[in-house]
Amino acid sequence: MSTPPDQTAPVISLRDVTKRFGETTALDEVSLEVARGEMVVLLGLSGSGKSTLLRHLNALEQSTSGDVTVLGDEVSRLRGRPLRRLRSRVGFIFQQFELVPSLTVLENVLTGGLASIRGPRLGLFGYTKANKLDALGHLDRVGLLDRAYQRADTLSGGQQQRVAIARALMQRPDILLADEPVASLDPESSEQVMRLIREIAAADGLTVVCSLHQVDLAISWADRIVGLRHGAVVLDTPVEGLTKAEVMEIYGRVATSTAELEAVQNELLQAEAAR
Ligand SMILES: Nc1ncnc2c1ncn2[C@@H]1O[C@H](COP(=O)(O)OP(=O)(O)OP(=O)(O)O)[C@@H](O)[C@H]1O
Repeated sequence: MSTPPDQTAPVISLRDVTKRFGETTALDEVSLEVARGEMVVLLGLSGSGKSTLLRHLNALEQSTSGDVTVLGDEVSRLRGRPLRRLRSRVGFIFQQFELVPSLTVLENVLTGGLASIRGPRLGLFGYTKANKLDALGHLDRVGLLDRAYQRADTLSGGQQQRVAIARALMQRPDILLADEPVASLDPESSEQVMRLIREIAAADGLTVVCSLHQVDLAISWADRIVGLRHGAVVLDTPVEGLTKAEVMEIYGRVATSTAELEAVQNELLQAEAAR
């Protein structure tokens, strides 16, 4: 009889992970554990290593040294079917949505379940009724059921990202990775997308790791913030109860210059004055 998985074990665990690309150290001795159902935001400026870290979690990158364990498997050892099985349990959404623009919204969502479908597909005809009902159900969850038969490229950026979330849900993932999911969106759509990720994660018990560069969004939606700077973890803190001074301290750690920190501080003051 196989042993049941330990529900209290971390879903994601990195131990002393370093990743080098030639002379560049993209990740520098990163150690991190993420618990089941937790929503962790990786915060850092461009080039701080956020994407590289996320890409290690579904084996799109292999570490130079250190171990990455996801859902009980050491990722670097996986090949073939076990690797595909891990990837099917890890949904990924991207800054640029990565939809097929000329396909309908429904077809885009259906492609999220391709790993579990056999045989050739020809447009909508290759999918079963059950697949289509499943996809329509996910579209309903993200509030886009009425757009199912529209071409994906006729939707706004925020709507396209919601389609990408529905597509990821087709995999019935345990983990959702989101790489700067709102970087191309206006503030209102950004809030909507972050709220949706948060609500779906809570309802489905998903573990989420999401990279962002905006501290305010991280504080609004994360359970925990992990700050990266030059590939190293410079901060790892729960969000609940953070004070304004602590928020500024977070900015201080992820910012790379005093000028940048001052610009952020001015923005905060202006936002407060406008309230
Ligand atoms: N395939 C690669 N080859 C060479 N260098 C890379 C590669 N991928 C990332 N890097 C470098 O590693 C560092 C971390 O990059 P990464 O994309 O992880 O940062 P990031 O925080 O996600 O930035 P951004 O928000 O701009 O995507 C950068 O210096 C980047 O140039």
